[in-house]
Amino acid sequence: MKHLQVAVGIIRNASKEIFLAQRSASSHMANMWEFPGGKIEADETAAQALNRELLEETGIEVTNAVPFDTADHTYQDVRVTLHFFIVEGWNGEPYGREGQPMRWVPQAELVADEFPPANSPIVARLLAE
Ligand SMILES: Nc1nc2c([nH]c(=O)n2[C@@H]2O[C@H](COP(=O)(O)OP(=O)(O)OP(=O)(O)O)[C@@H](O)[C@H]2O)c(=O)[nH]1
Ligand SMILES: [Mg+2]
Repeated sequence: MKHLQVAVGIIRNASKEIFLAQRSASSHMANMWEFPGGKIEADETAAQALNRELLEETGIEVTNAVPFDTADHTYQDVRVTLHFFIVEGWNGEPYGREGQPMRWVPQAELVADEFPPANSPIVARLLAE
């Protein structure tokens, strides 16, 4: 089975709100809400992939990202290892640069069921903070 390494950004502002984007109708885990990010290329570190993906997907230049956790999950068709970062410094204002819907959600109001199943432990940890 294919095994993807994925860099994911939990973009958090000074009001403790987190930036979420909606996955497209045609993607894996279609229409679910996610933390922006994407596949780590062979020649990249997780942090490098994070910076590239957040620029591509949200338009921001990351200036401060701290590793938070990893999560391993096997879906029907693919295995993923997600490398989560807390992003609290950036230049610009994040938006859905690929046209995807986005919203800011208070950290305490995240709902695990809105995310792909791999995110459950991470959302639980954010809710417990
Ligand atoms: N970005 C992101 N991907 C996640 C999350 N949770 C989760 O299971 N994934 C899974 O991680 C995998 C890779 O993420 P992705 O689809 O964003 O990768 P990408 O941006 O490189 O996609 P692309 O192939 O369209 O360029 C997908 O199978 C996706 O379902 C999450 O919170 N954020
Ligand atoms: Mg992506």
